[in-house]
Amino acid sequence: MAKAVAWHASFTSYSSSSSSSPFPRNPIVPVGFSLSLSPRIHTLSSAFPSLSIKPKRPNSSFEVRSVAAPAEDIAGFDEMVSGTERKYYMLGGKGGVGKTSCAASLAVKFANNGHHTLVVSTDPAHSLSDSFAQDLTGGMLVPVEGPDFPLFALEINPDKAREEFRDATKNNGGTGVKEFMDGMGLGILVEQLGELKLGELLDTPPPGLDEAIAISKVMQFLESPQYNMFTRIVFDTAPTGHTLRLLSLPDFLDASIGKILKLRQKIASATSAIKSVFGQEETKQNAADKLERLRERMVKVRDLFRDADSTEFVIVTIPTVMAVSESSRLSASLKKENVPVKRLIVNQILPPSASDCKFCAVKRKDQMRALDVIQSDPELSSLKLIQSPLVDMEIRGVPALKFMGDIVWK
Ligand SMILES: Nc1ncnc2c1ncn2[C@@H]1O[C@H](COP(=O)(O)OP(=O)(O)OP(=O)(O)O)[C@@H](O)[C@H]1O
Repeated sequence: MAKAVAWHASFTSYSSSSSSSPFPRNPIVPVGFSLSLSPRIHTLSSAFPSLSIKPKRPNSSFEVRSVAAPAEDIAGFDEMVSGTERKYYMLGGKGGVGKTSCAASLAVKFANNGHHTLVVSTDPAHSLSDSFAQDLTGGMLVPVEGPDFPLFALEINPDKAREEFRDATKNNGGTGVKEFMDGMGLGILVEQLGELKLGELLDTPPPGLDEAIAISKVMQFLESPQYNMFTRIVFDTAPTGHTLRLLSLPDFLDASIGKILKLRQKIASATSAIKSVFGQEETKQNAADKLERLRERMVKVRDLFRDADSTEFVIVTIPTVMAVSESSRLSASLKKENVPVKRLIVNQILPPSASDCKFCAVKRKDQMRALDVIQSDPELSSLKLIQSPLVDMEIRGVPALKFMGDIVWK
């Protein structure tokens, strides 16, 4: 179990020359803040020479003076960053615990360590744009400026992805077949065939289908050669419920699409004889082909989720008994789905209270109790525990994410 490290970081002043809109179109808001750290670090007796990072952009008025603890192998970052084979990191957990901040800070750290990195949000309630203080909307890859190596971000828009699938099937699931079959008095078959229209499946999607389509869209990106350069891909997933459905959905989709295709096959072969007489080409086949492609992609997604060599799910939580209990259930579910889990981040830990703040002392005692629960939890105690301190300002913009990454991902 990693030694507890607690930092007390206070941002002495924070001003940003932001434009009127919350997300200026220019790649990054020059963030003006200076950071003075007075670390109360349990495991270090003396501060370390402060590092000052020269601002990348001459007009940005920030200077970050941070005192870095020696590179203790707390998160096992050396293992995470080593090698040029592509690796995927999915961060998930209860709502509001800091998933996006941890995912974005990990992506910045990978990029600053030489990896072409893509950070993807599959959470319909995206907050990557907030975290990077940059407009990342639109469902396409957006370059993030600031890190040493290319870092791109993508906020997947499940509704948009779903629209694309629905339009594709509507065009191919044309009514040509329906009129023809009606004309042959085989309307009943069309009803059955009609019930299997992919569009309807998407109209009332089972929970998590959005996520699966979103991830399959990411696979689309990643399969195309122009994105081969990414060697680290970080997923900022939705809160626990969505994520669990997402992880179990490829199986569901594989099975259900498999059934749909089998049924279509039966109906199609029953009617192909008639059509061959009338020379009607099979328009339904295109929809079936799309279903087959979706099914194949889901199988790839499922295999990706379970590949211990290239994928890892990092659970993010906060030090409360409720959040720890939910994390334990999430860990058990991930294990059931054979999804590799090795690390647990406990975020927003209060530093020991220097003043006689009674509230702080009680709160921290409560947090320590939650940490004890982790130690005794059969699911969580085997994970590498990463403790992330509560800093007293929001983590927004690349400099702040770099600061958080230097504390958490060591
Ligand atoms: N260690 C920390 N210290 C201080 N603030 C933090 C820390 N971690 C996260 N925050 C802040 O907490 C808020 C929520 O963080 P974040 O959006 O990363 O959580 P999330 O789990 O992704 O939330 P959601 O479930 O809503 O997507 C943000 O304002 C973020 O800046």
